[in-house]
Amino acid sequence: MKNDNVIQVQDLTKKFGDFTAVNAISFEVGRGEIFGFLGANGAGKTTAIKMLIGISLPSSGEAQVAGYDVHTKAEAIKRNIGYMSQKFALYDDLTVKENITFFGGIYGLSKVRIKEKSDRLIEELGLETVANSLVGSLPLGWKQKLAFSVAMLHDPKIVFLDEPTGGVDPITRRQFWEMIYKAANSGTTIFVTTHYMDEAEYCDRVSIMVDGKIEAIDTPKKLKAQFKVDSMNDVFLKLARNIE
Ligand SMILES: Nc1ncnc2c1ncn2[C@@H]1O[C@H](COP(=O)(O)OP(=O)(O)OP(=O)(O)O)[C@@H](O)[C@H]1O
Repeated sequence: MKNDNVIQVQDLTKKFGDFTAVNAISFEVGRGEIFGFLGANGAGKTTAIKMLIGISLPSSGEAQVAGYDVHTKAEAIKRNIGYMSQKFALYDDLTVKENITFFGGIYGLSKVRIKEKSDRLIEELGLETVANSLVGSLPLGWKQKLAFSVAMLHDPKIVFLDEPTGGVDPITRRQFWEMIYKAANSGTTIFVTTHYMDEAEYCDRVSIMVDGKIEAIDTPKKLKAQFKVDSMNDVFLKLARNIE
């Protein structure tokens, strides 16, 4: 793959019958970049992510993720990425330690490595007192932080976060973003969707999808200048919701 891009997308398209859910999108994401992937409900974000993580084949167009072609190397992509969403994260009926062990196994880590990672992670997240509690009993914010750490267990090149902070308070979201920054600083690429516009401000670059197309893509600062507004919320309203 040329330069330092870990995601390269060219005219990526997904059709369901006559309906085009993702319409010839093109962009690239660099190593260690925090890339915000925004759009109103139904804009096509999840459909695009599914193609990028190798669980849905494009109708046309190209994408390389972590150096692998989505058409032919989906298994290699899955080994090199992490994924977390609001809808799927951890198993509520397993304990904190059991979740870590379970996912570590899925990611192919050795028992020794899982034990090391598990001990370190529990300490870093301050979860010592609840290590043997069921994840379902934890506050949502703790679950999300744990789910993010679990998605990073196998040191993926890229982690895809689909609305990772849904439903939690701003302080907990801010703490979650500190984890994101730390991961990005150590070279992991973060590809994140969110409906919270304060979070869009935290991204290095943001793309905004409208009806299957990417209508804008740039740094938050440049997008605000381009649309002559003071906040990403206003950029989003102007573009994604077409409000003047
Ligand atoms: N398997 C499918 N078959 C037919 N249409 C689909 C399918 N999956 C998604 N769509 C349609 O594609 C469009 C984009 O959906 P998608 O879930 O990608 O949007 P989104 O931007 O992720 O929205 P949200 O923020 O609500 O998750 C929607 O109109 C949806 O109904």
